[in-house]
Amino acid sequence: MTSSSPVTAPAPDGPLTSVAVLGARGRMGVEVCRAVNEAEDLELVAMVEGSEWLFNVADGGAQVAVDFTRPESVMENIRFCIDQGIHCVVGTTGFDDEKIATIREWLAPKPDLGVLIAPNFGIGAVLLMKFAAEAARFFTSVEVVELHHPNKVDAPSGTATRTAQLISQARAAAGVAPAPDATQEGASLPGARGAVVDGVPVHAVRLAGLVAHEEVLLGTHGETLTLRHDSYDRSSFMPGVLLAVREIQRRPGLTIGIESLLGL
Ligand SMILES: NC(=O)c1ccc[n+]([C@@H]2O[C@H](COP(=O)([O-])OP(=O)(O)OC[C@H]3O[C@@H](n4cnc5c(N)ncnc54)[C@H](O)[C@@H]3O)[C@@H](O)[C@H]2O)c1
Ligand SMILES: O=C(O)C1=N[C@H](C(=O)O)CCC1
Repeated sequence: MTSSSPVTAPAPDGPLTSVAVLGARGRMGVEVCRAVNEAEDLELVAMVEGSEWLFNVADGGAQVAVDFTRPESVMENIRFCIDQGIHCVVGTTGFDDEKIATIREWLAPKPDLGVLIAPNFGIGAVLLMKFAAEAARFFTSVEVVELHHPNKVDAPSGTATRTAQLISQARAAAGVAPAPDATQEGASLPGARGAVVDGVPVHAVRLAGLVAHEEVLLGTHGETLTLRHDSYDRSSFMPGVLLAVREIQRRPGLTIGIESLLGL
């Protein structure tokens, strides 16, 4: 008998879940369509590439929409799905507190509906964020370096932003002062010391040959700790995406990240 993890749970018996993919011809969308097609408990009912086809998502009877589009498109897509009573699993990045608050407002009159927004569906990346937050209070300095393919539209990455936020929250909760290095002091050129997210310096590398990678560097007296995660292939995000698609109908309201789905 083989053991199963929450990520690779076998498809439950029961009716198929109908899924729409928004951004279906993008780098992630193609991979999501493939993964949904291969899953025995899921049915791909709409592939949307451009907002003019959005009505297909409702006409096709989608129960769950998966969005990997663009930061400038995603809010309109979420609004549409909420209005239509369609659960949303969102991998698109670029959310700030204001956008999150707006989604909560949209969801308020729909108590049975779920929206899950995750900056990273890679299990290793989720663990990296957790380990970084856990380690942060033991170190004086902390910096985040994210490294991605050159066609990535946003910088810093959603994952790096979330990592910095979690580090900052963990330090504050432990009564540890923000890292002292989040300063532009000594920078003879703008950007030389990176950007600062919630008191944590974040550096973005764009390089041919890369997919999605992140390092968290932590330092204190005489020692450093380096945490690193590498997604070499977009298939690495699919177990997390499928887990979210399967779970979202049981999780009304707004969920950020897949940590709670993994029992973390
Ligand atoms: N959460 C994660 O694990 C994860 C992983 C990889 C990428 N991402 C994020 O997902 C997003 C997409 O990344 P990508 O590399 O696939 O980008 P991409 O540019 O390859 O794909 C985006 C696709 O969406 C389409 N699109 C734009 N607006 C649309 C709309 N309104 N309706 C339907 N389609 C629309 C574009 O034409 C394009 O084909 C980015 O924000 C990226 O940061 C998240
Ligand atoms: O390829 C991308 O674009 C990715 N975006 C996410 C981010 O911004 O964190 C996750 C990793 C891949």
